[in-house]
Parts: sequence; structure tokens; C-alpha cells
Amino acid sequence: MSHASRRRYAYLGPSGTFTEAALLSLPEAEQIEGVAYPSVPAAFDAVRGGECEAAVAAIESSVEGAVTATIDELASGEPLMIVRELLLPISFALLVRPGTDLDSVKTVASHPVAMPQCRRWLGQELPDVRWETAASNAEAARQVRDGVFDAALAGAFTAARYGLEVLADDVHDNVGAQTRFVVVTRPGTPTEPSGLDKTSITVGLRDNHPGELMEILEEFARRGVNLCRIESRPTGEAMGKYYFCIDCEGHIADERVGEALLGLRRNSAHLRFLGSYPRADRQAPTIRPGNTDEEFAAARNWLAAVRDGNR
Ligand SMILES: O=C(O)C(=O)C[C@]1(C(=O)O)C=C[C@@H](O)C=C1
Repeated sequence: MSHASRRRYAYLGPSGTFTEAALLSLPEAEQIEGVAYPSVPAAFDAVRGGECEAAVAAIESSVEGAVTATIDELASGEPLMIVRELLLPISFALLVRPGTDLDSVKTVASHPVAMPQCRRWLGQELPDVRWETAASNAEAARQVRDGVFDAALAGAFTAARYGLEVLADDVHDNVGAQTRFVVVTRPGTPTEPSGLDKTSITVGLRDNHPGELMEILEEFARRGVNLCRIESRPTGEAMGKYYFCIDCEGHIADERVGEALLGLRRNSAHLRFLGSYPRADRQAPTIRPGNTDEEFAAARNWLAAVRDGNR
């Protein structure tokens, strides 16, 4: 496929990030031109502004939890929509300029989400090292190449791109660590239901009255909608002001999910639909008795009949 006709996907660069690896693992990878951006907000703005069709971003680490830059960026600004999620195994190596030994490593740089994944190893092997943050792991590697830092925590595959070598491999503390990535586009019709879907929203409180979070959760519980994740994030407006980022099982096309969102729309503030998309773990949803599409339709038919006087 010619370069010009490729689909442009934005990612956190430079080349060599796990985010780029996630992008390259997409089924449509051959038709994609990856475009590197220096931050997640910049990658998302490229989608908002139409420079790129989609963006790929890390949203959650199985070790470090939420990637807050991504969540906050989805919760604010011009809306975007998650169309897909993917899970990538994450393993870190310590990258250095050729010839550097462990004793001469005084500074180690990485993305803020990377260092906690290697904390124990660093504590044991490099207890006196100074850790520096970089915009991404590949950016840390680039800065090691340029002599700014002595070592970087990044994927072993990143070494070759920056003329570095792997001084120590598998320096992460948790074998089997994964990062969840999302593909976002400008808002449109949600992806077709696959039967194994997830729906993401952000939602705020109206007046912070007692039990208000419970009332939000009840909208899901009453329709038998199982939650996959709930994250509380500061709104940034003032101390003590939060919004919630919630992933639930099912698709917005499912009656029970639609009804839960209708309830939230009436009884909460700042509801934002972030997307319904196939689950990367392919887990089937739990549907409690009374909450299938058929049962919702039957109940609605009954109500219509009663209203029409046909009981
Ligand atoms: O994509 C990269 O390599 C990054 O630097 C980002 C990022 C993240 O944002 O979580 C990606 C996966 C790893 O868990 C650590 C860092």
C-alpha cells in the first residue's frame, strides 16, 4: 500500500514505545502509518483536529493501575470515542550505551508508569541510582543515546533503535505484567456489538449528597450490569472534587446497559459516553435474570399494552 493512502494513527513516541508495539499488533497494522507524538494529549489532539484517524494510548497497567494522562484526557476536552482495547505483555530491560557497566549507572530514566514496575529490581541492583522521568520509555532511551542519562527502562526491542545495548533483561518485578491500550477516534456510531463487549463512561456527582456514589452504582446494579473497573479521579477544579471513570460489561446497544445509562443521565452530572467496544479478554458478560434484551422488550410491550387498554 502506498504511503499516502495509509491510515494515520497517532501514538506516544518516539519510535520504540510499548504504545507503538501495541499499534503494530493491531489487525489493520499493515494499512497504518504510525505518527509519533510527544504526549498522550498531543496524540489525542491530532485525532480531534483531524490530522490522524485514530490514536493508540495506554490506559491501565496491571501493576501500576490507571494511566491518568489518558483517562483525564478522555474525560475532558473535545469528546473522543474508544473503539477497541488491547492487552500487551510488558517486560522491561535496562538499556545503556555500549560498554557501560552497572557500576557506572548513576541515573535511570523512564516513563512514570515504568519505574514502579521495576522498583524492587532497582532497589536491589541499583540502590543509589537517581531516577528521572521521561515522556516515554523510548524518549528515555533516546536521551540515554544523547548522553543525558546513563540508562533507560524500556522494552529490549527499543535498544536497537537508539544504538543502545541491553545491560540487564527482565528487570520488571511482576512476571506476566500487562498494559491495556485503547484505540480512540472522533465520536461516531459505536462499534457493532460483538457479544463480548465493554462500555466506558465518565460521570460526576450533582451535589455530593450522602449515598450519591451508591446511587450511581445502583443504576448498574438494578439492571444486573457488572462493573469491570471504577476509578475515582480529581476533577482538578478544587480539593475534594472527583469524577468517576467506569467500565461495565456489555454494549450500549444492550437494553440493560442503555437503561443504566438513561438512569445515570437523569440522576448524575456530566455523563460522558466513552465507547462500547469488544473486550480484549473476551470474557462473557454476566447477565442476571430479568435483564436480557428479550425480558426488557417483553416488559416494554406489556407497558404499551396496558397504556393502550389491552391488558
Ligand atoms: O508506551 C510506552 O513505552 C510508554 O512509555 C508508556 C507506558 C504507559 O503509558 O503506561 C506504556 C506501557 C508501560 O506500562 C509503561 C509506560
